[in-house]
Amino acid sequence: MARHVYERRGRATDGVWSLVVPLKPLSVAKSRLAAAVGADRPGLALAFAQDTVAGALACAAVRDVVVVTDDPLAGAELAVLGARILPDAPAGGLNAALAHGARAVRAGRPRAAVAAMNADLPSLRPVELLRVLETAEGFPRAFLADAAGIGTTLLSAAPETELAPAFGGPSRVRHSASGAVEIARPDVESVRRDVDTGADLRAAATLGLGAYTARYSARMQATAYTYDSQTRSGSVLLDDGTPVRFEAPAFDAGGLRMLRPGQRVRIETEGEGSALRITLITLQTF
Ligand SMILES: Nc1nc2c(ncn2[C@@H]2O[C@H](COP(=O)(O)OP(=O)(O)OP(=O)(O)O)[C@@H](O)[C@H]2O)c(=O)[nH]1
Ligand SMILES: C=C(OP(=O)(O)O)C(=O)O
Repeated sequence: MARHVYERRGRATDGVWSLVVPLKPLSVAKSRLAAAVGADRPGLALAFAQDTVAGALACAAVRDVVVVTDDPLAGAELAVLGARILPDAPAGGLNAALAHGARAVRAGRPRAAVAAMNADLPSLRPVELLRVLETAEGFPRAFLADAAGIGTTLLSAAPETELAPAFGGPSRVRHSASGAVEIARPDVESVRRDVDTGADLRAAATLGLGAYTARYSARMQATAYTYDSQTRSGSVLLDDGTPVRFEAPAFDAGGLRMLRPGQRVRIETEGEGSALRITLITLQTF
């Protein structure tokens, strides 16, 4: 799994675009991922948002990033990266949150170029976002379809143009019907690669995950090492080679009937370092 090396330069100042990134509270975010990642869903949702925001701030076309969220932990972590955090004051869903973010940007700079971008792009490459935004500069409003070709990952509005976001479900046709121009470039895959399901996460890992998501997903995977069917306990090897024991309750929580040494597994854990404890072990699901 390749990791991107971001050119970190703190808050971007030479770009022209203000990005508005919406993020639901982590406790409810990425609900469609639950089947693949279980209790790690909120942690992964945060890691996706961190890679999205870090990737955006490292893009030369980006001036600043505003994250619209009511989540305190995500707000604190994304502020550390250099994002401005705006509470989801309208509490009226995704499009209301985006319109609110765009208004806040233009309250400070009335002629700002604004783009809305989803928070679930863990493979985001700054150079690909640069291509998207450079293309967007040629149109009053433009959008990028998601990898599935159904939704939208980015919608832009030039100065003096309303963003008029219509995200949610099949938003590609909606944005097209609203007059926004579709950005059809073959070389911007990482900006289109949103992650809603376990299969999407595998596809993102193939493209290369950003550092936060790579670190988080490494903690979720291991290889079965020993297994005793009498006690339903055994051990796994973490990907750094560290062996960690698991007991019967963790095995039972995963719903497996048996385990073969060498099998790849997904684990859920508590604690860190020598206090690391496996709370669930199951077959790898992404
Ligand atoms: N601030 C804010 N962000 C939202 C809201 N609804 C969705 N989002 C964000 O908008 C983007 C796309 O949202 P969805 O596809 O609806 O939700 P998701 O969390 O990505 O995934 P699912 O729960 O599986 O639908 C994600 O970045 C969400 O966090 C909202 O009401 N307020
Ligand atoms: C909100 C959208 O994305 P998702 O695929 O996450 O529903 C959208 O594409 O408009």
